[in-house]
Amino acid sequence: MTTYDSDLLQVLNERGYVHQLTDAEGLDALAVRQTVPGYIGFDATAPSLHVGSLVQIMMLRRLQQTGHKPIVLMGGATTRIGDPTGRDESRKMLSEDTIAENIASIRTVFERVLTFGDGPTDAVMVDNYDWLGSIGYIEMLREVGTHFTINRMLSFDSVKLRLDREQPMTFLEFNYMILQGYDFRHLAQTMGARLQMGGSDQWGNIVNGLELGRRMDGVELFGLTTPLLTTADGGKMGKTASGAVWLNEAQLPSYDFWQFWRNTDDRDVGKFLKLFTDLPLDEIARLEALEGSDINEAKIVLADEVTKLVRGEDAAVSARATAQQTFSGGGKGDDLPTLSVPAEGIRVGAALTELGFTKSNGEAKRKVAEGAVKLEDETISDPGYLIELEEGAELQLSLGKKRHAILTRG
Ligand SMILES: Nc1ncnc2c1ncn2[C@@H]1O[C@H](COP(=O)(O)OP(=O)(O)OP(=O)(O)O)[C@@H](O)[C@H]1O
Ligand SMILES: N[C@@H](Cc1ccc(O)cc1)C(=O)O
Repeated sequence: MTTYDSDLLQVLNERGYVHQLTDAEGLDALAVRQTVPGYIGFDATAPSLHVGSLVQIMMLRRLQQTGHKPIVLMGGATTRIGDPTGRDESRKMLSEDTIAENIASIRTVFERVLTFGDGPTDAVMVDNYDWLGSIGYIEMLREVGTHFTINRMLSFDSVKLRLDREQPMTFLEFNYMILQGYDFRHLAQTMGARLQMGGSDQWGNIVNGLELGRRMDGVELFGLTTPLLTTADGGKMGKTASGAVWLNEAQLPSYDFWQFWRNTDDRDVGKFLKLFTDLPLDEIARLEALEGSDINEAKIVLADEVTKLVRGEDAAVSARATAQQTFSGGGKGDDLPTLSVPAEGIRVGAALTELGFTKSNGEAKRKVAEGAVKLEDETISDPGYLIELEEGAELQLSLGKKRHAILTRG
């Protein structure tokens, strides 16, 4: 494995964050010489980021841990445009209020994972609406438009794939890469940013920014992308059968968050421990070498550590206790998701879908037909089964061995 002089690149490399890097030697030398301000941008398309973007958040943490300065950019302006990267269709327009609410809710996770403040290696958060929101069209075209050729813009995957598939791309979306490019140059000018990072899908957008910085100001900027994480079974990480694994509690209860990590595929345990926990590499090597049922110990450590970091110590302790009670003691834990059942009852399929265990009533029906649905340990075979509860009563509804909820009378 390549070795680096700077702690920054050494750590990022040995923990598995590096997919592409524009100039490894140059960045390595810079990180030895000075504190490197580096940024990652996040659009506020939902009230929470998901496990895929946690790779990026952890990379900002590594930047801080190795003595550099993390800049978190919230895409207050770019969310209004919508990044076409990797998407077949335009995004739906979000209102200004929704974007503001999403930003407020997303920032809570950063506050746990990074230390914010005014010191040289303290993290800062910026919103690109603060500079992009007020720039005039003519000014933008004259200042930046002259540095972009349509020929080159058409060659980026985000545009090319849509055109090749003959799917429409609006002029609005076509502008996205210019805005992200402008951000990098702006942060370089105003905050000394030298590095932009992101998932591998962001490569084109990042390269645009560093080329702009070079053309306009003659500065060398650096770009680094992470592998786009997939789970060992090939799916894009962050999306599971029943939706994204959200980082915020309001979108996913801590018990389900903990369970996601506890259910990690054996082949991913080492990789996830390196990316998502601060455990030293020799401890990770020990955990990852465990075999058979002992690997469960490593998965519990992973679940505890990530939940502690993202949701806090209390959430981790309580999720683990609930899991132990549910699986070992046979009792019902306090942290299971609950659903309140109206007096007239609820069909079992509707209950599964409302809990988010299944995506549709069709999927719920299939799960019932497969014998995967139980009410208080009794298998339910009728997809139209009406669950009714007496006042004050509780029932445990289970899908397979791992998903449980408590139904209460609403
Ligand atoms: N599975 C993943 N692995 C690694 N990085 C990811 C993954 N998913 C998203 N990212 C990265 O996280 C950052 C924020 O991405 P964003 O919040 O836009 O997520 P997204 O899943 O790509 O969004 P959307 O689903 O809305 O297109 C980007 O740098 C993106 O490349
Ligand atoms: N385009 C990035 C978000 C982003 C926005 C503005 C930036 O300057 C950088 C990154 C994404 O979709 O994930």
